Amino acid sequence: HDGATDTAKQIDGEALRVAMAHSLRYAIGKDPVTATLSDWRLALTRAVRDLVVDPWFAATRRAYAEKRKRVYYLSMEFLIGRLLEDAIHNLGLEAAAREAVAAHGVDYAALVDDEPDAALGNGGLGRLAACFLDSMSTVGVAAHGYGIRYEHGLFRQRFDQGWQGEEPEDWLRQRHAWEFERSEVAYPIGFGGEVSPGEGDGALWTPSDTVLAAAYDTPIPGWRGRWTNTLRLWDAQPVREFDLEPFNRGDYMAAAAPSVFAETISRVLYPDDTTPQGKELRLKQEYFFTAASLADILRRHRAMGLEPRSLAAHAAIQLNDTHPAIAGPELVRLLVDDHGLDFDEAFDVASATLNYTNHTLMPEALERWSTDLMGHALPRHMQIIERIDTRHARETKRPDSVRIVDNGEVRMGDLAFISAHRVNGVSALHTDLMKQTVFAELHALHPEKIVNQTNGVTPRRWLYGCNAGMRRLLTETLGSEEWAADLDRIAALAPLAEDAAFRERFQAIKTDNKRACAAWLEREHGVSVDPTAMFDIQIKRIHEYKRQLMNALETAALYNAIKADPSAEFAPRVKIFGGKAAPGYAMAKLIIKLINDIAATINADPAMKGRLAVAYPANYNVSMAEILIPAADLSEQISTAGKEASGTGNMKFAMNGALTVGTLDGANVEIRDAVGEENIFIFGQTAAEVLATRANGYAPQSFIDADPRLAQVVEQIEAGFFSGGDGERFRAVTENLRGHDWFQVCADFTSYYDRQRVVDDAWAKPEEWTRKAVLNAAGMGVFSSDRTIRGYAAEVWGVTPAC
Ligand SMILES: CCc1ccc([C@H](C)CC(=O)N[C@@H]2O[C@H](CO)[C@@H](O)[C@H](O)[C@H]2O)cc1
Repeated sequence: HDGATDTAKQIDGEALRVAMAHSLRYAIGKDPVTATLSDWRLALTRAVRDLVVDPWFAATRRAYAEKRKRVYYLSMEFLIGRLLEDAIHNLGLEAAAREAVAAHGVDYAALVDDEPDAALGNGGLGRLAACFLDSMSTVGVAAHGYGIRYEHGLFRQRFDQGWQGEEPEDWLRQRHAWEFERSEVAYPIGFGGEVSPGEGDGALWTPSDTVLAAAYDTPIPGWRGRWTNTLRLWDAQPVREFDLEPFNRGDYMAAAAPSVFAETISRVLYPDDTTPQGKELRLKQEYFFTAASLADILRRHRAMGLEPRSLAAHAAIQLNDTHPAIAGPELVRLLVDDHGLDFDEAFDVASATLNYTNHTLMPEALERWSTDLMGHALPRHMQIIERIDTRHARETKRPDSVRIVDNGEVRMGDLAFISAHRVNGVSALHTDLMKQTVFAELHALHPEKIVNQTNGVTPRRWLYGCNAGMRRLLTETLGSEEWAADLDRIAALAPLAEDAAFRERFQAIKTDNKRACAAWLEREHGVSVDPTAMFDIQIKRIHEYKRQLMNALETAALYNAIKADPSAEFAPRVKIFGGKAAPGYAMAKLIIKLINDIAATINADPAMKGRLAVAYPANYNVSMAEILIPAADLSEQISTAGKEASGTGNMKFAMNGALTVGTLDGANVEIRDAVGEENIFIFGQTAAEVLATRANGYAPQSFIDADPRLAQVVEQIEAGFFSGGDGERFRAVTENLRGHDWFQVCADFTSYYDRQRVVDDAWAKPEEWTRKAVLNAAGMGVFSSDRTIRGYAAEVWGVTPAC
């Protein structure tokens, strides 16, 4: 790609300084003398956005001119984080931006730090969608992201005496300078009401409530602006702004009711990332953005003079999990009721256009809506779902087989599978397990549908952007910055693992990043840590299957071991945790409190100085990950095998030269294959062994009895050793451990603890450690989301990237 047409207009620092001054004065309307830091940030954002518009229009015109098949990525979540610095990096404007900002007497780091995260997602699924947007623009897939413009993203986490508390997130308090309001693009979205028979297979649906879906567009520039796509987020607005009649009689609440009802739909992101609450509002959110997106897709298709029945040839729609699965029935409704196709042809068009990605095998995470709720909120769709079910039973000649509607529930996973052209898992192990478990019957009926697309992460944000030291070393070593758009080039580092001088530079970068991270921990969270110790990090949503509890138990056991024999050789460690629990997930919240109590005990013990420290900075989010990941020595990927569909943090850590301690779960298996088993610390049961242990009647107590280190820690917790003598506080945790322990923490503890001691020994040989770290980074080319998107393009969407 060297020398490919970088359409982004290159401007220098002086030109950008002038552009900033202009947008501050005329777009933000502020005089430099009174401008705040946020004003300057908005001014720079506008100046950079102005540079994105031309490449944006050029890509759109090319897509039309070259009649490119469009990709539409439908997701309830886009965990974007900050946008300004990412755009500056993609457009190659860092030097110019730093010069321009300094010329205005403003601190660049403070300006970048002032941007609120767009926290429009919970975790892995949402962040993957954001990485995919960056990669689709970088490889040149003509695509739109479609989602909801939540007024409030994922809650802010704060700790009160170590207990998680939640505060509303309000990223839109300040204007969001990246988006363009498209008030002319608005669609009425109906709910409830009645259905009366129509012509042929058609029907007339008369909704009882209607809201408007109004579009807001955010340009997504790819590397060097070679292609730029659109993220279109829908905002819910009332059809009728205001009800004058009740207002005139002084009933202001009634007057405002229409807008309150409407705006509630895009008010807030549901903070659950496994167990659906099954709330009607959530179903309305799912239908709201899905219906608006399909209306917009069909409008664009028809505006190109194309017939609705030819949709599959010109568009591929990706359903990001089951959350937009109502797309199947909705597309059939539009094609039958609005465009006059008969049911079977409409379903053929829909199932040739739609594709579905599954991100979890956790039974409780698979969405099922009661037929009452679905029939009440979406009566026409309930009819169509029944029809799809009947047709599938007829088509497969297996009337007794899988039913979408079963036992008063609509199983959205089965609906998505049956309505889709291709179904994919997100790692090789996960895709295999899908075929053996949740979709075994459907896989037998449709063996061609399931394909694997192992996840990836964008090297722009997760290496080039967050690790300036590595960026410089890679650019120098590989001769240009193009590795950021072609990560396979990073493999060239492998032979340099044998080069002492190169290792020294590589390690020096890690040390700098650790110092910066330690300074940030001190400044922002009042925790002081030793930057020369091993930074051992577990950051992800809190969930029992991710086993933060096992990490906490090992930490406490290490504490006991150091206390018992202070002369023993344990690697000095800083254990860093980060992650939010769904507000309604009591056990996850208890685990957070336990980690904070263990941290307080260890950090208060002078015997631990320089030996062991624990930090749990509150409000883990994308921007915090960008500080912690470059500073990591050890990446904790310790889920119960068979439970983590893929993981993506694991890839980001290895890309930044951290070694992994992990189970053979999700993409850890493929990371092991890529870096070599001697360069990763694998432990614990395999997915098959976990199932066997359960099948043979798992007795966690026997594992506690077999390992005195584990037994001691469990007894300490029960005695209130970490909780000021309050033995009751964690009773639910210890009782679960002794009596149930569904995620087999006790069964894997000994292997985990012993592997961590092997990690200690490896840490004691820094040259060998750094050699492994270089080989980890060198093996990460395949985990770029560019590779993942090229896989979807070839094997799912049938499109050819432009770049
Ligand atoms: C309806 C409640 C709900 C919300 C979100 C989800 C997501 C599917 C959970 C999620 O984020 N899954 C993660 O997806 C990542 C991207 O593929 C994977 O890397 C993680 O392994 C998987 O846990 C499930 C249920």
